[in-house]
Amino acid sequence: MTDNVRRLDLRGQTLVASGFHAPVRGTIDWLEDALIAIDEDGLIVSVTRPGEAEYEMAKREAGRAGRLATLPAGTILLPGFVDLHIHAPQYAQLGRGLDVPLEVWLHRYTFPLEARYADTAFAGRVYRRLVDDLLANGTTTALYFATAHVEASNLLADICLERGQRALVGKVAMDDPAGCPDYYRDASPEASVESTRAVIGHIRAMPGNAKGRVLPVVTPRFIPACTDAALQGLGDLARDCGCRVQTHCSESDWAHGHVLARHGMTDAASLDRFGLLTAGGVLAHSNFLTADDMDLLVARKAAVAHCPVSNAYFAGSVFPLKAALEKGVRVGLGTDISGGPIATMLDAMRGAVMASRMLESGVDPDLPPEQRSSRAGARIDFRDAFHLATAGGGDALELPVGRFEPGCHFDALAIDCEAPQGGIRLWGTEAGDDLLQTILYTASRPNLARIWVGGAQVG
Ligand SMILES: O=c1[nH]c(=O)c2nc[nH]c2[nH]1
Repeated sequence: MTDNVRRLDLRGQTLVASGFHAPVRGTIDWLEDALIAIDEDGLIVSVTRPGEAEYEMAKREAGRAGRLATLPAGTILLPGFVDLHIHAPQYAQLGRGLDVPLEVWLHRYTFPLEARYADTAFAGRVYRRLVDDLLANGTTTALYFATAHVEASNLLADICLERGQRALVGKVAMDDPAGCPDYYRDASPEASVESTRAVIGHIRAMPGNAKGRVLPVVTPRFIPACTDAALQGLGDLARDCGCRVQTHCSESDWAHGHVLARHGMTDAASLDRFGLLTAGGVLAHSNFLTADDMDLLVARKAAVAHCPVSNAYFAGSVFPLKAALEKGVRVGLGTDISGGPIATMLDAMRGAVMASRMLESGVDPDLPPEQRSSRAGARIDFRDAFHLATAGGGDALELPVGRFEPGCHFDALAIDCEAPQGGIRLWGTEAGDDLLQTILYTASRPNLARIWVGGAQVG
């Protein structure tokens, strides 16, 4: 089959589809035979349900104009997934080196690997594979850490645009000789700022990127890798360029303790001093946030990328997700490739539910149940996880994605519930939330039949 036959371009079309979205955390909205009108730019114009006055007329008119598309029976539409934390270069070590603490892992495995991206041929090979795999796994919006290299960071942005992924790409800033090896760091605080500025300029000037499908992000790696001068310069740059910021925050006892010892305050408080806590910005992990830190994030409209799978290896704790949500902190989910040895948001969702259940119950079987945990009510369920992986991620980034609503980009997945090689098995009784639950817990890559970003099929 040729690409033209196989691909279903929905720009300028009206789609008849049934599916789920979770615009509000905790509740699932089932769309049955809804008409989703999509404009030539891939934005949703209207969502009309059977029974609404204009439904039949709109369907007839779209049909008459040859602009009506229908998904095959057994197909369920979901919003595309938003992955809020990916280290693109670390795809080349996915599934390895997870048996040592964060500070050892960085120096033994991760910095030597990332240094290899001075070689743009190597970078291109890994990045093409990664972006294609993530799209095939349903990640329509990706927030990437690249490496400290300008050329390879530019290349990652080029590849995202070429492949059609909605992406935010940051050149990693890391200049502190006390925290970074000689062979892999920016030469000075000024070099951190200027190289970041160069990548911002490249991304904003990329031909074909006028509508900002790919966006730049100011990316100080984390406080232990940056001098105060670089942190200040990057905060100023983010303000001057109107860029989002991403970094790591209070991930492990070691990382959290480093900042307490060096700055006499938490990561969140310290990042804020440098102008690095901003609306649309994302702090990865944030396991050790205090109640005051959470209030600060709410005030600054900065979000957390909760990475439950990675946290099991490197954080030594479970992020208090429910407490953060109840305080009003914006939260989305991340795979944290390769701290998390997974490249699918399905596993991030499953991990988020599982981690929250363990936080609630506690884990030490030597303790009686009533003493095993101090976190009653910490659990989330699949409804919350689905929201966080879609609309929650969009809200964190302040991007109109993750929902089937007018004004949102049509970034979506068609789930083929009958794919023989896929994990989903239905028995004819599943409906409503139960059907969604089955999909989220059992879907695998063969079930992801089509992927659209901005109405164009990209996978
Ligand atoms: O999970 C992580 N992955 C990284 O690459 C990293 N760098 C700093 N802190 C980090 N945490």
